[in-house]
Amino acid sequence: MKSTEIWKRIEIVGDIAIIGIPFGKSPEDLREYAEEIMREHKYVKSVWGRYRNTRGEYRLTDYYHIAGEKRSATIYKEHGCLYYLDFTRVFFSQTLSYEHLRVAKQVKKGEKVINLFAGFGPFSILSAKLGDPEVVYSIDLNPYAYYFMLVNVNLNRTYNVIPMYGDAFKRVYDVEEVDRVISPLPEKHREAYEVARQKVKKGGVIHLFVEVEVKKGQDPVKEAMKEYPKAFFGRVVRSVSPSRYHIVLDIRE
Ligand SMILES: C[S@@+](CC[C@H](N)C(=O)[O-])C[C@H]1O[C@@H](n2cnc3c(N)ncnc32)[C@H](O)[C@@H]1O
Repeated sequence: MKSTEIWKRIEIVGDIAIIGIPFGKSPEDLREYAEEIMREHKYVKSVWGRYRNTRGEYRLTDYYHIAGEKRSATIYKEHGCLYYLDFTRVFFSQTLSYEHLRVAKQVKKGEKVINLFAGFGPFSILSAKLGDPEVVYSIDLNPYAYYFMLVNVNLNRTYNVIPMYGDAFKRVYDVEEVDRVISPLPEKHREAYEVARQKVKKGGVIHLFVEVEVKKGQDPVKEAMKEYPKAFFGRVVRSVSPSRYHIVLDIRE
């Protein structure tokens, strides 16, 4: 494998480098590159290989430690916010960075917001910073996500974000009606939409992440919009396989 192909697969997260493990390679094949990264970039203290999977309810990815300190917790910077996180214990994807900003920019002063699947807090905390909402109820089922969210609320001084631990499909009934619901769990979009529409005020907005299966030649955004006719915007977030996509829809109720 050419070294340029490896360099394209490297992500820097705080002081840690993560290399996407190429298909058919083992993480040990990447050791030479990992050591080269550490030699050339002195601020990189640890190098990990990332498998392509996302598993379980917490949507975790498997990683393999290749070189440097055996540490997977770090401080990650995104759109001017700081996030303490351990990528082996919480869902983490830089692919969502664009969506964090796109959604946060729509949040208005004084709004009430629910984030059903908040993770370590990137949608909620950036929304609180940019939009000055009254409150962002932020739920997650993974105790580590809840823990990192608490830390991140403090790190960013966004005390209008309220971390809530538990199953969003139950905890959502503990909070009031809101102006906006953020629902970033594409695999459960139908169930999530059902609870979101019960909690959003008339005229409010739901940012619904959807998984769609398409046939050759079909437009995944159009297919997703067919199922949710109240959607006024849609875009592809990522392709999961040649026929399966994650789409985000903005829906006005
Ligand atoms: C795709 S991740 C999104 C995380 C975060 N919003 C981000 O942008 O990084 C989905 C999150 O939903 C959480 N989750 C899955 N099922 C849940 C449920 N029933 N109730 C609450 N959280 C849940 C997972 O633990 C995970 O953190």
